[in-house]
Amino acid sequence: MAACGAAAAEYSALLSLPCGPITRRRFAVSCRARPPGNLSAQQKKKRGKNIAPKQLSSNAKLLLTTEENGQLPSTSLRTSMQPPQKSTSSEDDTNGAISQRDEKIAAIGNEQQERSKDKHFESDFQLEDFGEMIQNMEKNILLLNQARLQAIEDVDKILTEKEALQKKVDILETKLSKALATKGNINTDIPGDHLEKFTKEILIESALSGGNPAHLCESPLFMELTVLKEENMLLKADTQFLKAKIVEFAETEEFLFKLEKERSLLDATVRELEARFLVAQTDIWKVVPLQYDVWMEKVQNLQHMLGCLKNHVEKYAALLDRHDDLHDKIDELEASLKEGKTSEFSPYVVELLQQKLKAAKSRHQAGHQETNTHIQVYQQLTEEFQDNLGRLIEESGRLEHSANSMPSEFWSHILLMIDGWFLERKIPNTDARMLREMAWKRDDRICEAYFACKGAKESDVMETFLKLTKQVGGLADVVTGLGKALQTKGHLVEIVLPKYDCMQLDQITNLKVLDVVIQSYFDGNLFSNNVWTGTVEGLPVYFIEPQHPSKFFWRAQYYGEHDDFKCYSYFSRAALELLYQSGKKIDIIHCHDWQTAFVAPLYWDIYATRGFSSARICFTCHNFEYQGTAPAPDLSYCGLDVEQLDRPDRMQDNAHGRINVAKGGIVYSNIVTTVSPTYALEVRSEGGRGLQDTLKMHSRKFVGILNGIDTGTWNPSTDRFLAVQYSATDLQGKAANKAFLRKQLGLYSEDASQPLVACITRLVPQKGLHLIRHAIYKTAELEGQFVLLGSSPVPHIQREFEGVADQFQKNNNIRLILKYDEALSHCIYAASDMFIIPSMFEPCGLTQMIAMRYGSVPIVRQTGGLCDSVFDFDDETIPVELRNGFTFARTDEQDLSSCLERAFSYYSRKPMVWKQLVQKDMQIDFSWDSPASQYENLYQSAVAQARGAAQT
Ligand SMILES: Nc1ncnc2c1ncn2[C@@H]1O[C@H](COP(=O)(O)OP(=O)(O)O)[C@@H](O)[C@H]1O
Repeated sequence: MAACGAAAAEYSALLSLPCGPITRRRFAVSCRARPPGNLSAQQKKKRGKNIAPKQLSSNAKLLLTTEENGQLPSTSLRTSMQPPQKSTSSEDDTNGAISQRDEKIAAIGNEQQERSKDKHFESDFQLEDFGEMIQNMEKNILLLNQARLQAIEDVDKILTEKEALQKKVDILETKLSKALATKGNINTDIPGDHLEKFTKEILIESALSGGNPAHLCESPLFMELTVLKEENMLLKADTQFLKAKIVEFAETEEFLFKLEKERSLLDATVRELEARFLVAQTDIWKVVPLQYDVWMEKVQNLQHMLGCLKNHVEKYAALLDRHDDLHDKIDELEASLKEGKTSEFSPYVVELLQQKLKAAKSRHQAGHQETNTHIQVYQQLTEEFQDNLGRLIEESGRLEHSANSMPSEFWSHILLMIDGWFLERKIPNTDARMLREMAWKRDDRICEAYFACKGAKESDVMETFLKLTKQVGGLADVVTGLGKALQTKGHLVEIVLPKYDCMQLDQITNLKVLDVVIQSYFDGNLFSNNVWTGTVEGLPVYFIEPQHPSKFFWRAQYYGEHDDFKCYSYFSRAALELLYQSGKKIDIIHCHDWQTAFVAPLYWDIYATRGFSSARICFTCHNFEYQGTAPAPDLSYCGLDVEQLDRPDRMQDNAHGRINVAKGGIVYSNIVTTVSPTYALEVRSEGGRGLQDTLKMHSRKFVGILNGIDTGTWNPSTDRFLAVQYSATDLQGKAANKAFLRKQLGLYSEDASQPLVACITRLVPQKGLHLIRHAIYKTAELEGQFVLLGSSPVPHIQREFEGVADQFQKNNNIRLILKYDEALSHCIYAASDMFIIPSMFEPCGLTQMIAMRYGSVPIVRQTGGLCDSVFDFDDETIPVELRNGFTFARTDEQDLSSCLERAFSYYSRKPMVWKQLVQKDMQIDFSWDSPASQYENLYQSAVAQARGAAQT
């Protein structure tokens, strides 16, 4: 610590070089401050430039030698004339050296006297000589005295000059400090000039007083001046460095000021925005009851404000970056100050700089903190605002889609639009009629469809409207059919479904939302889900309504959205969460199709580890065409571990580097089923669509169970859609239904027994579109009648069949009804004599079973479930009692043609055989009873295994 104190004193001395007393203090410090080992290289360098006492004394000796030669050591004499009042401890040292010199001068006199004495004794001593000597001595003394007086005068003069110079230096120092404190302008040339001037003055003065300038150069004062000059040069360099630093600092300060100015401007804007926000937020809830246009304007305003806010947040973020730059700069400056680059500056300046830096730093830190707080507030406000806007938009959705709030002008516009499409032959009459009906009933879905595609081109608007006329396929039938059958067998069955916005709410009784919110995980966050309950055909159903910004299941259709993978991974996780939170001890969770296959890995990887492990998982794949693949990372949305599951033996797709959810269902379930035994065989080879190896590997838990049909719904003796109910023992009613449909569809026939061929299907390639088309032409050729009820989710297929429909518009025997119409489907099943299903592949197929139940003989291609339910009437390899229809194997038109010809032949040539066949078909048990028993067996053995495992 002592060394530090000494070092501080030395910095002070170096900076105050032009000041005399301080110079002496510097010497004192350099000489005695510390042992050489303690000196820094720089200090050693400096010390080398200083005059050490030893050198001083040797200089003094030289001067004295000169004095011997008659030269007056005026400088040394002047040195001894330092005013006593200015003496300090270091001065004492100097004075000590001076008094030594006085003693030596006295000693010279004595020596001369001694030498004179010796001379006198050594040679003959003459009195005159002695007298002369005394006279000379007196002269010398006189001269010496004169010289002394002259020297005293000179010294006084120099001292006055020095004092004047010192004053100037003091002024300069003050100026320098001021400059340092303000602009950093230091003029080091001023002391340098003064020193130069001072040196010149001494030389001139010395020359004038007859002194030798050469000797003067060797005098201690002159040398001291030289040292001062050198040090001044050093100071100059140091000052330049300091100057640069100060300029840098000034720039930084200026930058800081600018930032602060900018920030206060931003603050003002923020305050204004905050105020506008408050108004906007209050407005949000005021605008809901307003008319749509006014509302839209408000939303646009809010969105504009959101844009402004975002800009400001970005600006703030940029400001924060600049603050960080500034912080670095300040740190740099501070480091360079600490490093000692400026160690030779006055502590005053260093302290000043450090104080300024400290102030700048704390100002910067405060600014930084404030900016951060503002950004946080901004972000919070933005989120809040977005939430409100989201809710507002959602609310608007309801408002928009609320048919009751729409004025009559709106409905007139919709009706005219539908009529226009029909008259321009853009949509078939059947669709137009259905849409018109919906518009008359002020159906909410019409409003939703209209606003969903407002501003889109006409073809897209039409497509959206046409979707309203289509419904889902057979899966819903399976879930309710199996559920009801299991319920009848005494099991407690509950169904969990997404709450689709397009659900037919009139099919659900006691629909209500529960006063509870289930939180479920998705993509790193928890989202709330409303839970609705209701009964469908006597089955308890839970409907999950996600409160997610992506509006899952709020798309006016069941599936076929670009983000189906996300929608259903969300639903699977939420459904499991609902079961988990319900605290029930569940035996079986039965998942249908890839959309819910996420449940199997989620259950075993996440929920079973939480103690929710009583259940066993059954996965039924209704169609291996749809497997649910996506890029592997997408699996993590629902919380599954991608790294663990993206493996060939787990969920990695067998062909592409994607994730395959159906595969996950197979690997992670205890029971895997598909919808018919033949399809189960087919999918183990080609029909598996890449999953054949996985299915082979898991074949022990994989079975095919033929679906049943809901014989309650599909019962001709009770069917409320039919004109006349009938049964196998009373086929009169069937003929009545045929006559009624002909009338309804404008099919004319003089022959009541003219065969009527029907097809009710989704118009998709799987259903054998070319064969359906061929069957129409072939029927016409065979002079039969044909009715097609179907719709396609694929626009070009829909258009293609519309073309065919147009072609037969005036034909008495052919009708194509290109829409989804359940009521009509019942009538067609009842009215038809033959039912054609030429599918390319058919996992199970329900229509052949429904057709048989209604006495319509199936003509099917031998594939999948059709093989397990339709047996050819002429196939002698099959027991007669099982033979119930007509089948063909190939996918070409020829095979279909000959099959159709065979059927027509029996119908027209052997009416009694035909009647027996119809009656037999109507009596086949296609109920869910048998399939449900098979599922029951599977469930029971899985549960028994689980219990067994739990006991061991
Ligand atoms: N356009 C339609 N109108 C009314 N019902 C239809 C229509 N198309 C198909 N269906 C019904 O959909 C179900 C089809 O089930 P299924 O034969 O298994 O075929 P999918 O492959 O479509 O599930 C049947 O109940 C059938 O009556």
